[in-house]
Amino acid sequence: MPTTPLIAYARVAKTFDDGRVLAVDDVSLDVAEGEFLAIVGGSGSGKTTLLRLANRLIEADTGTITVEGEDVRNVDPILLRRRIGYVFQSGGLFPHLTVAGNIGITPKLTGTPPEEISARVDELLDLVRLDRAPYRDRLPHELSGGQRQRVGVARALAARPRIVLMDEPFGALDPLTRDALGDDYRELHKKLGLTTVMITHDMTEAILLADRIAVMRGGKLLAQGTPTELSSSDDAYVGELLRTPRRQAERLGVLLPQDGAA
Ligand SMILES: Nc1ncnc2c1ncn2[C@@H]1O[C@H](COP(=O)(O)OP(=O)(O)OP(=O)(O)O)[C@@H](O)[C@H]1O
Repeated sequence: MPTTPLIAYARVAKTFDDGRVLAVDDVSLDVAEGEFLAIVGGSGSGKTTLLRLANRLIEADTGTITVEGEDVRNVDPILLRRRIGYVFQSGGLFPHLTVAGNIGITPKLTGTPPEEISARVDELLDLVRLDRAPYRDRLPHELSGGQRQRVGVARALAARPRIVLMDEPFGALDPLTRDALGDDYRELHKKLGLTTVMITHDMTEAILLADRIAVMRGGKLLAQGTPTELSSSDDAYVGELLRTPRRQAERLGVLLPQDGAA
């Protein structure tokens, strides 16, 4: 028996500027429980708008969005956002709060006792692989970009959400850090049984991390499927997006022999 999707968009549209900008255009998309979905597309294609419609940071004009089976219009937006972890592009940390203060903000808002918050912060620091002692009391500007993103992930997980939304979380990092964080997050996704929707510009990252990929262009959902399914799409833009990772893989296969010492 098919299970109910954890997030379901049904014919959703959103315009800005009195209807002049059609940011999301008649999108229907299901995200299954436990799935890791990447949303890929160029700048301005509607990715962030689509993501933020799910936790009502943006309200849809038409169509229906359900989260855990409930129409989001019937759920208090604040409570909805506490149920859904959100990771911002550049960490989105509160600059005046320490690492512990940032990670513990949601438990604090929900009235969790301080000693429980403290234990949860330690647990989350372990989970995102940041050493407790040196980092707990630092301010965000005293961290590297990668460390800030680890804190951002820990904060998103603090209220034990089943769903995590990530807006280009690793985009601003150097390739090694990006790779390590991506792999670590993928592990967390699996270990915690999360359902993740992640925006990325980078088709290679999407192929490596996600179970399924949704391709956006001009507000429309052009294609969706596993990397294998996408590779048989006859859409020219999807083909163009897949060409770069394909070409890179071929060239790397030639330029980087497998049996090197490095
Ligand atoms: N608050 C807003 N007011 C007016 N227009 C908006 C607003 N938010 C988004 N838009 C417009 O909606 C369209 C989709 O924007 P969106 O941010 O969803 O794209 P995106 O794919 O996430 O882009 P990027 O990859 O650059 O972040 C763009 O044309 C953008 O200018």
